[in-house]
Amino acid sequence: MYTVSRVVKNLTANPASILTRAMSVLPKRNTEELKTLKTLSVSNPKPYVFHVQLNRPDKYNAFTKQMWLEVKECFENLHINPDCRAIVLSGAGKHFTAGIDLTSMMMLGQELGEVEDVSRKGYVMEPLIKLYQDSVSALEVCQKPVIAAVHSACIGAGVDFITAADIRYSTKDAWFQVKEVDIGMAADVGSLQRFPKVIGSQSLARELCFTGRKFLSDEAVKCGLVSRVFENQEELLQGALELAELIASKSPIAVQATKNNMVYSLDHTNQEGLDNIRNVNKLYLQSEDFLTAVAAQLTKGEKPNFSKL
Ligand SMILES: CC/C=C\C=C\CC(=O)SCCNC(=O)CCNC(=O)[C@H](O)C(C)(C)COP(=O)(O)OP(=O)(O)OC[C@H]1O[C@@H](n2cnc3c(N)ncnc32)[C@H](O)[C@@H]1OP(=O)(O)O
Repeated sequence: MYTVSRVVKNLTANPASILTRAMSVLPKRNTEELKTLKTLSVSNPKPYVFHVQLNRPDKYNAFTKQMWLEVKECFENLHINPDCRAIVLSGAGKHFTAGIDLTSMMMLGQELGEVEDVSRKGYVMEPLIKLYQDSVSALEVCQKPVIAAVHSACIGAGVDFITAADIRYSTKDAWFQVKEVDIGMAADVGSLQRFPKVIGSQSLARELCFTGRKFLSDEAVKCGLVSRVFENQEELLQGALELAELIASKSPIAVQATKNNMVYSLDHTNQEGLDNIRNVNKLYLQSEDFLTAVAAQLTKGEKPNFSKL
């Protein structure tokens, strides 16, 4: 029979098994699982740095249902993967992405055509759009900073996707298009929400969303969509990986709390943001990372190593 004193005695007598049991209820954090993804290629090129590459180069990395599902799965995994502290996101082949897969969209249209009642068609569409939204949002929900490395075309869903990333770098030849209006739809997986906040101009954001005008890397830098431009794809990837490596060398507690609070502060008042970080830091300022990092700064000693989360 469980009594309070017995439970307390057990807890204090065997802390390791308590931890093991507590950890066993957490979801899986398995890097191997990421290798089975079909539309993404995931690697771990430097300690604590992951490289996620959209990998349908023959289809210009156009987003199919499988890709939306796998993006979600991948970022949910990296969110809780202790071996990951920063992520680079790029596209394989000629373009970063041609947006949603138009062939799949046509097929979906045909399937919907078989359903007569309009509300039943809506019943099919709603969870699908939600899945696609959650897939893009997985980049933002993921606690680890995501650096999008964009080359050549980044169209439609691609813009939704990169505006959910934390940092955007591109090549000189990169170009962008909020193209949804051209296929007769309002963007519905994040561009209308995140893009104006990222570039900080409602006027320009609305112009680009209403017209679907293609814009190049120089304009993308000027408006703040992209923070750094590289000569070519090789230099882009090197620059993005170096940035990821630098971020990954910092305290994961500090970096992840910073991301959480910056995302939270996007749509909360300054006071709510301050309340949030105060509540977080009353715990995190007691972390070993804080002591280690402060000591390293004071002694100007070796770069500190932070233990896994
Ligand atoms: C719930 C909804 C959620 C999200 C919705 C998002 C909406 C969007 O993403 S809107 C944007 C949709 N995308 C497009 O309109 C892009 C269309 N493609 C192009 O503009 C061009 O192909 C290009 C990417 C600029 C590349 O041009 P180019 O290098 O000249 O190649 P092409 O000869 O045009 O294309 C080669 C080959 O690829 C096929 N393809 C290109 N884009 C797509 C796509 N998005 N989906 C499916 N297939 C695509 C193109 O048809 C060609 O196929 P072939 O079989 O070789 O003819």
